[in-house]
Amino acid sequence: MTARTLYDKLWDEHVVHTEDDGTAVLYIDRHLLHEVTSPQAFEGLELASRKVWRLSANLAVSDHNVPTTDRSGGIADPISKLQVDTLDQNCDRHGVTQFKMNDKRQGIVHVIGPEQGATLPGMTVVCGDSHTSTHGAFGALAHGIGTSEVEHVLATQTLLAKKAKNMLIRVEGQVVPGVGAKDIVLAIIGKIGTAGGTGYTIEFGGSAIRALTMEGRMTICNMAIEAGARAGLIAVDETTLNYVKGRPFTPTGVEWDLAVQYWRGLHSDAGAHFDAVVELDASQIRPQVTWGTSPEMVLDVNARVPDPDKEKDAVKRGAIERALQYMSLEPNKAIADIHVDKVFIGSCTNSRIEDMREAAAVVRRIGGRLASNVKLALVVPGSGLVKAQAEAEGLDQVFKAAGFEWREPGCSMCLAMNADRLEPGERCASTSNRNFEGRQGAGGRTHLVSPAMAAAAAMRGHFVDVSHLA
Ligand SMILES: CC(C)[C@H](C(=O)O)[C@@H](O)C(=O)O
Ligand code: SF4
Repeated sequence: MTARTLYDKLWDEHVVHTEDDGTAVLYIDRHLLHEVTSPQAFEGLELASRKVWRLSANLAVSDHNVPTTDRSGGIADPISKLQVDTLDQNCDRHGVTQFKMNDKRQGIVHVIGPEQGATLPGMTVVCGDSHTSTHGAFGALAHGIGTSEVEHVLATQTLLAKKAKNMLIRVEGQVVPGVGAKDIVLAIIGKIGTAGGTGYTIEFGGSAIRALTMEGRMTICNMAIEAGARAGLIAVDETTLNYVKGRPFTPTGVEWDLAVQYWRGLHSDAGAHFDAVVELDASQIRPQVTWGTSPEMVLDVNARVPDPDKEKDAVKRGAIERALQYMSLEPNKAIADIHVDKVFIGSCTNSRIEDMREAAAVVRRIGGRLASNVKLALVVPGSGLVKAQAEAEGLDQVFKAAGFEWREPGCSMCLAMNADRLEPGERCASTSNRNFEGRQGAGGRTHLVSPAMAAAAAMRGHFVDVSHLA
C-alpha cells in the first residue's frame, strides 16, 4: 500500500462519497456548538422541519458572550443575553447536550471538548468557529465551518469538503528555558506568513513538537488557522493516549482497547508524500512578541520594531507604516521598551492549566505586585474545571496577591464581544491569537505573547525576555 500522511488517513476514513470534481461528503464524528454561529442553523433546521440527525455527536456551550465577573445576576448586555438564552433554548428544544453558563464544566468550546474527552484521536471534529483547528492536536481532522454548514451537519452529520494539500512543519531540537508552544507557533507564522498554509492541512512534527504536552500541542494547532491553514494535525503518541484516558466521553473497557489499537496507527507513514515541507530549529527560537496588526508581524523580544525606510518593497513598506501608526510605535523601538496598559491571560490558545501554571510561576519568580502602569491584568481560565484545578493548586492566590483579577471562564478579552475589552489607544500584552485592528476593542492595541511573557509584562510593565528569568 502506498505510504499515506496522517491527513490522508483521516480523510480516507471519513469520505462517504466523492464527486468527479473532488467534492467529497465527509462523515462528521463530533460537532461542537457555541452561541454565536448556531442560532440561524437551528432556525433553518426548524424551518425545514428537520431534527438533529445524531444527537450524541453534538456538544454545546456558550463562551463568547458570557460575563467573566460574578454571574449570579445573569448577563447585563441585552445582545449577549439574547445569544446565550437562544443557545439554551435551542439545546433544550432539540435535546442537545449543553454545559450552561453556571455549570462548572462550562468554558471555551476548544478547551472543554478535549477536557471532556469529546475530542478524540481519529475523529472528524467541526464547530462554527475558526479555531476548531485546536483539536487537531489529538490526531483528529478538525476545522471550522460556517453557519450554513452548522445547519448541514446538524441535519445530516456530514459536510461537503474538498481535500487540501499536505504540508509538514518540522520543528527539531530543544527550546531554551522560557520558550514554549506559543513562541514556537508564533515563530512558525513569522516564517511562513499568515497565508503560508493556505490550501494545506499542516502536520506539525519533529522532536520539539513531540516533546510538548497536549496543552502545548493544542496551542500550536489552535494557531494553524492564523498561518492560513484550516486544519493543523499532530500524530498520536503516548502523550495523546495518556491525556484522553479516563475522561467523561472517552470509551472504556474493550472499546478503549480497540480504539487505542487503531489510534496508534494515526501518524504519517515513513516516506509519505508532503506537497510542502518547512523546517525550524527549536533552539534558535526566543520569546516572541507581535508588534503589528497581523500575527506574522512578530519578532524576538530582544529585537527592535521594523523601520519602513529599510523595506524596499513598496507594498510591504506601506503595511509596516500602517501597522506602526495604528500601534503607535516608532520605527526601531526596542520591543523591551514597549510599555503596556493591560494584560490578558486567557483565550482558547492559552487558558489551560499549564498556561495558568506557567504564568503563575513567572509571577512568583518576579514577586511583588503589578507594575504601576498596568491598569488591569486579567487571568481568565478556559473552563470551570481549569479554574477549580488552578484554585486547588493555589494559583489564584498567586495572581490575586500580585493584583491580577481572577475571572470566570469564557472568551473574555480575546475579542470584544463581552464586557472585557480595551479602550481606544490602550495597549495590551495578550495570550490570545489575533491582533488585527480593533480585535480587543475599537482602537485597542494588541501584542500577542506567551503566558510567561504576559505575566512578566504585567509585573514589569513592559516586555522582558523570560528566558533570562528561567
Ligand atoms: C465568533 C467566531 C465565529 C469567531 C471565529 O470563528 O473564530 C471567533 O471565535 C474568533 O476568534 O474570531
Ligand atoms: S477564545 Fe478567542 S479565538 Fe478562541 S473561540 Fe473565543 S473568541 Fe475565538
